[in-house]
Amino acid sequence: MSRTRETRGPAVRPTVVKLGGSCLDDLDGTWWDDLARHGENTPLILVHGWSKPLKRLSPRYSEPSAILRDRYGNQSRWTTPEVIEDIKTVSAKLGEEVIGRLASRGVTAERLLGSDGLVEAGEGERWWWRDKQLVEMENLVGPITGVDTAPLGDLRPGHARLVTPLARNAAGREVNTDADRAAAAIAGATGATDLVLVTDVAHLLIDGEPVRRIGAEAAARFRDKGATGGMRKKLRAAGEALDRGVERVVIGSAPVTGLLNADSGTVITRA
Ligand SMILES: Nc1ncnc2c1ncn2[C@@H]1O[C@H](COP(=O)(O)OP(=O)(O)O)[C@@H](O)[C@H]1O
Ligand SMILES: CC(=O)N[C@@H](CCC(=O)OP(=O)(O)O)C(=O)O
Repeated sequence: MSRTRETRGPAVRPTVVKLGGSCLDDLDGTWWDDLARHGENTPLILVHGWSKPLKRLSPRYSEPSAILRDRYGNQSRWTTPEVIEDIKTVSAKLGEEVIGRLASRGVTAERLLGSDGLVEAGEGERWWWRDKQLVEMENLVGPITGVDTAPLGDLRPGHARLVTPLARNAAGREVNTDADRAAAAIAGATGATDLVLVTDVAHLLIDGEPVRRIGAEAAARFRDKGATGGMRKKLRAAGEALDRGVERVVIGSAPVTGLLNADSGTVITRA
């Protein structure tokens, strides 16, 4: 990240939990009970994705053309102003659901758009593969270049923040960004100890085998050789979070305290 306007370490370091769009609908009551218990004692910052809710909104989000690939093989949603509106529509609804689930368990929460001063984006990639050709096109996505923690306010146990990871670029335009990498940037900027990436698989798999623990270097090697799609982004996000001072990144599908205790999931650390 080239620029980070930050950083105010809260008295108690927060846990950042990224709720994957792949699994948000499938997390059951006991999963939310566990998250609320954790949130009673630790400031929680939740960052959500929207891939599955968007597919429910319209079948066009299930078409292969909804996702573009850049020169380096990285995948991104093809994002127009209309897509940003759809993202906001589904995020408002799922935000209400998440806030309701936490409220009924005694944890208050408020929702913020990353584009409301929290997440800053740089110039987006201009060349994308379409119909087996690299073409220049405007895609409203951008890499994260900074996080200003001020809009998060004072972080405290018992009151969570839910971030919709849109961002704003230098020209003032609202852009889409990757949710895992936004969570990593926010974790780094807020001094979080742990970043938990909750998704629809229980572990990172290497050669079909679940990985319980892996160092950042080995994870980066696998990312460049063997990881695809969503997992490739998670491993990139994990490396970025560790580089910014986060101590542990955990990827998995279990309740958050089980992932933090390393009872389940893949724990990624610097060494
Ligand atoms: N090596 C791997 N280990 C585990 N999952 C992988 C791997 N490579 C690719 N994946 C895929 O990554 C997906 C999780 O990423 P993604 O679909 O983006 O989820 P989310 O919406 O939770 O961010 C899994 O469902 C799986 O299909
Ligand atoms: C630029 C880009 O592609 N952004 C992602 C951000 C949401 C996300 O990552 O959601 P999941 O948690 O469901 O994967 C997207 O629009 O799908």
